[in-house]
Amino acid sequence: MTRAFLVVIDSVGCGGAPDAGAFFSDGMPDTGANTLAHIAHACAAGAAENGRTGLLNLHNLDNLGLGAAIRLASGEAAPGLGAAPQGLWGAATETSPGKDTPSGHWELAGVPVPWDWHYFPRELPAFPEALLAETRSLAGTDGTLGNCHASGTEIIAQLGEEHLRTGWPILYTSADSVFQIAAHEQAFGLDRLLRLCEAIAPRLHAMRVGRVIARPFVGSPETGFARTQNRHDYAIAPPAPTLCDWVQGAGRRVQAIGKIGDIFSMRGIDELRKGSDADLMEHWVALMDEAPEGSLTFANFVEFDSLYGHRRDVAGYARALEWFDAQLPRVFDRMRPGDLILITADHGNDPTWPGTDHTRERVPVLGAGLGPRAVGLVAFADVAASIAAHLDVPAQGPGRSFL
Ligand SMILES: O=P(O)(O)O[C@H]1O[C@H](CO)[C@@H](O)[C@H]1O
Ligand SMILES: [Mn+2]
Ligand SMILES: [Mn+2]
Repeated sequence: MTRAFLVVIDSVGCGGAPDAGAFFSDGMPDTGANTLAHIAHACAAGAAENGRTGLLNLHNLDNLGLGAAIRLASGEAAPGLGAAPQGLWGAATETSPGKDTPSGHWELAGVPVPWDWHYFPRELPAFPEALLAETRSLAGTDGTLGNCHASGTEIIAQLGEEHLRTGWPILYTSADSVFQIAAHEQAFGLDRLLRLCEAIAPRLHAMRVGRVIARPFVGSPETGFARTQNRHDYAIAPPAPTLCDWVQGAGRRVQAIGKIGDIFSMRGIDELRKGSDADLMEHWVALMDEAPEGSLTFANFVEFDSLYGHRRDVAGYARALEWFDAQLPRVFDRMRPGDLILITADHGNDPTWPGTDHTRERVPVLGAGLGPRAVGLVAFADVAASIAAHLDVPAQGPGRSFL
């Protein structure tokens, strides 16, 4: 028997998307965006020295083939990376018409998005009056705040005080197909916020808006405001059975770590383990020992994206990558014969790029357990087909195994 571990490091793109020019961040086309290469260049230039220093040190990922994957995807060299690959290595191209988390994950799980998402315009208000009215009615408030495109941390800094004074929820969106509601955990109430998001979600899903995201925060004007771990995404369900369903349908077990439960609306998932990325690493290490034969473990590490990419924090992003890389030996040491680990990403979020949005990019595909193997440029859906082939489970959809 074999086991598979599919690990998405959220937003860790490697440039080179052929359709990058059709996607925009802050009104600028994503052409040339390259999360990994630009972080590596900033590190080499001494421009990412906060809490770390020097060249980007991703020794373990690079030994699998990270530097080679960046060069394959984008033609760019990444300073400090480029060792001779010892693992499975390649890069994947997305076809779904969205550079968001559900699009990326569903396609990695074998199901490209078959529809055009609805995006809210960059005008004020960004949301139609009927949607605002229904939100007011469900929230029991006379108004809503924000109603615009925004960064989630900036908008609570700007409007947190007014939110405490009025009791009105803060609504915002981004270049993604999202409707986000921020509210204070005590003053507004965490349960009330979650119920509001859950109640309004079907209306947004009917409009082909991918997610309603509850964004609870705490704090005061004196101390400042901070978001908590109680974020919850109410996502449209995947349009067809995904890798998780294929594996579960074959009588195997599927363990999810982190946001995977939300992204797949828990479909095809037997067990979910959550927490901060540090917690998620402990779950992954534990599952290297606990995952049964024949099972799939599917993880998402979100903090690269949420704490550093959207915040355009280059040093923070480099620190997070170096932390993740340094943890990998704990995982590798627990591998058994027949195990396959694939590490990939769902989109880019170049912290050197304008704005605060995701960037359209190819993603690295790195594997441990099968020895050196160059798989070249593949499709996102090929990741699902390959995991299915490794587990000897029937696959569906357009993906082709690269194993
Ligand atoms: O700025 P914050 O609130 O982190 O929002 C980001 O998180 C959303 C979901 O990933 C993205 O669409 C982007 O808007
Ligand atoms: Mn993502
Ligand atoms: Mn994001």
